Amino acid sequence: MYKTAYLDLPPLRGAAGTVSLPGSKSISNRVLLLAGLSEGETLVHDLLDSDDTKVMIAALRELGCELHHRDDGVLSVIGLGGRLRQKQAQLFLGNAGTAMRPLTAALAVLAATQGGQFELSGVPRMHERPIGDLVDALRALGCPIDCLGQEGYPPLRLRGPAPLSLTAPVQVRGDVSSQFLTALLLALPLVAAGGVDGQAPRDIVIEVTGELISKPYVQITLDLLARFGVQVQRDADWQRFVIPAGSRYASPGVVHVEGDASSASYFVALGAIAADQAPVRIEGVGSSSVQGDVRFVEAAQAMGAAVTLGPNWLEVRRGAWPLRALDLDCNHIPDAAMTLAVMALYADGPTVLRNIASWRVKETDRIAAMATELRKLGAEVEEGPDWLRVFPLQHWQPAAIHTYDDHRVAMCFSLAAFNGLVPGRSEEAVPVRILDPQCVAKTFPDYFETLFSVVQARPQDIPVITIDGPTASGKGTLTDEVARALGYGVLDSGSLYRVTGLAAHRAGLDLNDGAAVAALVPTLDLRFEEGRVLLDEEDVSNELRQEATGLMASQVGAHPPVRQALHQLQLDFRRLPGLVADGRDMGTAIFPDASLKVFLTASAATRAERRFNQLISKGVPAKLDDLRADLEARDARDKTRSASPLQAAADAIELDNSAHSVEASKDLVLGWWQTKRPFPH
Ligand SMILES: Nc1ncnc2c1ncn2[C@@H]1O[C@H](COP(=O)(O)OP(=O)(O)O)[C@@H](O)[C@H]1O
Ligand SMILES: Nc1ccn([C@H]2C[C@H](O)[C@@H](COP(=O)(O)OP(=O)(O)O)O2)c(=O)n1
Repeated sequence: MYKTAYLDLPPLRGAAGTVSLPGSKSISNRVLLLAGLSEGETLVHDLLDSDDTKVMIAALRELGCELHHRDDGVLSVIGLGGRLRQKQAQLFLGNAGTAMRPLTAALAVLAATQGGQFELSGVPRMHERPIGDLVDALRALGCPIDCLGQEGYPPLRLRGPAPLSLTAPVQVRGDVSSQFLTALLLALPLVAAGGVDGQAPRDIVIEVTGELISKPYVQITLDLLARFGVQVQRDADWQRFVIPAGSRYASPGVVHVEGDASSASYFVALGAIAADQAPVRIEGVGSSSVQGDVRFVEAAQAMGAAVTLGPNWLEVRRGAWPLRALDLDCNHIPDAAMTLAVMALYADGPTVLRNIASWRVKETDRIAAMATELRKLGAEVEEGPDWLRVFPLQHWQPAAIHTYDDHRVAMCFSLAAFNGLVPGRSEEAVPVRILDPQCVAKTFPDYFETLFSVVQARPQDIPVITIDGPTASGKGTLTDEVARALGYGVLDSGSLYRVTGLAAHRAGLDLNDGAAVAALVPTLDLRFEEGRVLLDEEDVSNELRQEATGLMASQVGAHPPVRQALHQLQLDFRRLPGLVADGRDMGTAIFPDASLKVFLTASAATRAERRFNQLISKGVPAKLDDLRADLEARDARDKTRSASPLQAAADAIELDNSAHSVEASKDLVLGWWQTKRPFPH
């Protein structure tokens, strides 16, 4: 996951390959709650690992359920069997509506029937998301509920015991959020079973007032209840639901969670926009999915996507291009429809998304958020209380997209990075900045990594920062820090020269024989893994850092054929989303087109002292005078060799960090970087 302040997406030009989707959030949290309320053990396969499922798991643990992650990735849940083990708890539920609503219903009923007191709270945005309709329904049933802040909003206190009146149907509004109905459907089997409060089993009738929105999500609830032994009857127009007397949660033993169909929408759109050669294959959802958002596929097809469907996979290619404009009632795909708003930028006319009022009460006011951020890209957008009209965009602007702590805003705006595919815009393509990219943790922590694994960019569009300079000036340290702040990859080019020197030495070659050493390079079996270097599968990272190896590196690096042999290997590090490259000739020879070049220096005395401290702290014996003599000799060789000598590129910014901390140097470089980027400050 990118834990950076922002993530810059370079212009992207194509897509192909296979993605496996993380588990569905809606199914994961429903399954967790049902397993938590059931008797005995449920083994949950392919559960989504995200913020929203983490809060549900933590809440269930607080309530006395036993949950543990097995080594094979399966989650074992041993449920309460409908009996409260903890009668008091304070549960923090983040911004997870799929945890707040059903837990409110279940705990209100459990507190009323078995006694107890529970407080449910979340992040500030959660306290702005209405829950009054559910609270009203539960209060009418007899559950004592206090709204601890504003009436009708979390945080809530649920109290008991209290007598429930179950003779009249339970009434709930269905026209704001279907999650209130889902919450009652998931919770009320607790009372249909009878017994817990000394009452006989009875039918529980739930009546929906107002037109029920988002029916497919309610269908998921009904399907999962059936998997857990509760067969709810519903009438044809989704207004009346009956949980039959005697219904009891029964664990099915094993549950497999489908891939997240809403998450699939980004990759379906990706295929429609950018898969003009080979398809994007999406594994985890398909024609047999129970999630309503698979119907996003139909909307994408209407816009031109060419889709092949299997039972649990999809393959998507570009069909019509530009995409075809759409006028659609999105009530059945509220979450996935946000993706259509960005696809609309690539369409042949204005696209209208209707019946999306529920967007206003999600993680953020999504209608306002989408309109604001689309406009930053340069788009013309009109909005109404429950609709959005987006016009196609020709003149794209580089924009820093605010994501409102809303995972879906972050994910769908990544599709704006394909603006170079708009006819006539190839050379004017602009990057897109996604602010706070880690908000995707809510449902898809590895979203951007997954995206990068199936998209292509032109190498020249992938930004590079070069950091060259003499030994022990702090290049490696600064490179790692800058790369971490930007989410970029790292090229420690010195390690390539070091490993070449080491391998040549081990092979008994004369290090002064440039041709022989260069011939060795293509035969090297090298792997780079999280900062480690493997030579013939042996981790040689520690040996590489020794001063003796540094000298070998300097020696072999003086030969033009060796430098030539390592050239392409270094270029191959230029991968999405960007690169910070550290060495001697990164800015002069390898990446002459780098957008920012830093030449890092420090006095010889400072550098010798840094190296000394570095070695001593690792328990390696060292002498300051010897180190200084060695580093000056190495600098001299690196500077005076004929091939790519150590020197600042003409357009490099020199930074003498003798008196700067690592943090201060990093901030300076990041400040320069901002001035090189096209985004508004
Ligand atoms: N700006 C700095 N101030 C103080 N110490 C630094 C600074 N930059 C790096 N160092 C320290 O100096 C040592 C050498 O840094 P390193 O990044 O390995 O240099 P290089 O890659 O240029 O050889 C490390 O122990 C590092 O922590
Ligand atoms: N791009 C590069 C990187 C390193 N070299 C050579 C010259 C250097 O003295 C050695 C070791 O480089 P490295 O960056 O690992 O060394 P320091 O960490 O700065 O001591 O390799 C090079 O010639 N070109």
